[in-house]
Amino acid sequence: MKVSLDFLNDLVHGDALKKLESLNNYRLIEFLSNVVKLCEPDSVHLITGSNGEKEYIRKKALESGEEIKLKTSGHTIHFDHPLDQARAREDTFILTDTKIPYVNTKPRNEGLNEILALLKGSMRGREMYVGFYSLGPRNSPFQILAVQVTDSPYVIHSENILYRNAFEDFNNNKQFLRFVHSKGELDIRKRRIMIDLADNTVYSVNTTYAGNSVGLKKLALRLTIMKAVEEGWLSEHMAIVGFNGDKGTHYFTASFPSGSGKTSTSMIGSLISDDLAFIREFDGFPKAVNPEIGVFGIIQGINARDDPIIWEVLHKPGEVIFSNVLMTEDGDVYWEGSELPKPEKGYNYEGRWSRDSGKPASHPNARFTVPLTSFQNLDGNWDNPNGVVIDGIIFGVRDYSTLIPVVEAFSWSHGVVTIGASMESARTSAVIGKSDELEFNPMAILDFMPISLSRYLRNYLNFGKRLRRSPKIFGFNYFLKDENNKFLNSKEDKRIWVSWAAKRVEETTDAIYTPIGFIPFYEDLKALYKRVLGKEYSKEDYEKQFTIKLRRYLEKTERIIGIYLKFEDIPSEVIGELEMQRKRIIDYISKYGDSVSPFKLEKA
Ligand SMILES: Nc1nc2c(ncn2[C@@H]2O[C@H](COP(=O)(O)OP(=O)(O)OP(=O)(O)O)[C@@H](O)[C@H]2O)c(=O)[nH]1
Ligand SMILES: O=C([O-])CC(=O)C(=O)O
Ligand SMILES: [Mn+2]
Repeated sequence: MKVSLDFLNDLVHGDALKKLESLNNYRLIEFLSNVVKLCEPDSVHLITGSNGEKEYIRKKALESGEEIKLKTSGHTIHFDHPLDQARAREDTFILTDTKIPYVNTKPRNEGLNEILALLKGSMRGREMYVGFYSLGPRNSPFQILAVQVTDSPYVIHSENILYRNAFEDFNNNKQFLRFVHSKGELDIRKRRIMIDLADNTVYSVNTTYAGNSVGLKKLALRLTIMKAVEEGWLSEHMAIVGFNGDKGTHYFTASFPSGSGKTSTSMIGSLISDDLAFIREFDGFPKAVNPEIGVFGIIQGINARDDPIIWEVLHKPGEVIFSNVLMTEDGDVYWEGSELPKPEKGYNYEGRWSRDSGKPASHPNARFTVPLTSFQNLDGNWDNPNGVVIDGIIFGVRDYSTLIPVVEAFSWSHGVVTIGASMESARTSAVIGKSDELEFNPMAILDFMPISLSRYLRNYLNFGKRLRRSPKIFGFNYFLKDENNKFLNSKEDKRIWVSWAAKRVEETTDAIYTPIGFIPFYEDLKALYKRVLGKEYSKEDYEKQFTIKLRRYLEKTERIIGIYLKFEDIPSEVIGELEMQRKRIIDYISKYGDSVSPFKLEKA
């Protein structure tokens, strides 16, 4: 089919139009034609991949005021609306005519009508930017193509940092995911994010916060989860990191809910991804790639001592977009938890700020956007089109009261069900609303779930069955507190848990059997503390951290059983694994009481 490009004649400048034509992708032209008709931009800027085009976007971001230049070369700052500082769960809808438990849905026609009306004419007087990207490495079986349309130079600038440009790959009618974003009037009451699964398209309007506007990040995740379930692979909210054991580097994926440990965990090993992973099976091996090539990371609490790698990236010249931190008069930035002296005054997302106001200088979900290549711990395989073999999977939560710092599952299905699918975690500032409430968040992915958890979990369980040797599954919790509300671990302790997990993967250490999985021996952790951190590790600390609160674990298991029993067609393995876990815990309660010290179990 031949589709005319005439509608772009007066809108596009330079030779971009010719390039577009030479792709021979009528799907693409049809899509662009529809968006142009809908949004009515004054001009269209195509990003076909040249450095000049990227420079043009950086310039536009400054000219439009969406970014402000800072004093360090390559650094800019962006502010989102005060009511648009995080992902807007309540304004985000999966368009489907069937209700899905735990998923915010809207009937498709109703949702489409609503969003198309909001987008109608939204780009009048504005330029429309079009980016052509690859999720995952190019020339790779993992690759998924995606087009972003937006009237925000900040959004397309972010995307140029976070995703691989792949204009040429769109040749010959290749399929692609579609993202249509407009700042609209920036009227937060009219903020809407609509995910149209049937058409692989996501629309987003009246928002600029990247989690709501940068299509290829969390909006694409909804589409790729569905694609993965249909095709039998995994699209996950996970970091990908290499950790050293005694025999070499082992790659892990690590799933933690937003604001609870992915980026921080990816900084203590060899970095491939800090937020997302595509995992596919090849010849019986699970292999993973990063859909992204950049980091959109939380900045609060980043300081030189705990986070030396990120600190360096944020202080050297190079491309950095800061968002929602404090800008000082001399063009510098400041954020809470940096452990630097607080400036007297400055400018933040709410306007002028002064120390006397007593208000925080930066938002708790303030972030930085940077390319992966800025990180000194970047792994050699970060762009490997074949991915890396995954030996372990970590599911971590922010749980202040119950879960022990590290546990290893008995098997793939035990781990998938009783650790991954049973995640409950305290909510953080990455989502608009009240923080710190414990919420059900299986695989740290509930916010992005476009289909029933039954289907999603069935795919997970089946995926493991196709593997020659499934990765070991670990449950982590960095956030356990004592009765005085004090954290029982320091941030660097995560290095111990990952070192132990790496040793378990290579089978160079034993573990203690418990009703919830295998846990470390005191002597092993003591040796690791000495070797990895040069620190002593006391029996008292170990006992506090690894005492298993059986009664609370039982309550948790029963809560989760209650949730999954409500689902129709839940795989029988899900209830089966949970019931077995419940029986094991009850059995241990009758032997040991409501909680049990690891020293007792060691001897059992
Ligand atoms: N107490 C404690 N806090 C930690 C630890 N590790 C990380 N944090 C804090 O957890 C918060 C978020 O961590 P990140 O690793 O950036 O979270 P993330 O999972 O990448 O979050 P998203 O980018 O929203 O998906 C930061 O405020 C850190 O300071 C730890 O070991 N202990
Ligand atoms: O999507 C965002 O806004 C940032 C992020 O990584 C998350 O919240 O998980
Ligand atoms: Mn995330």
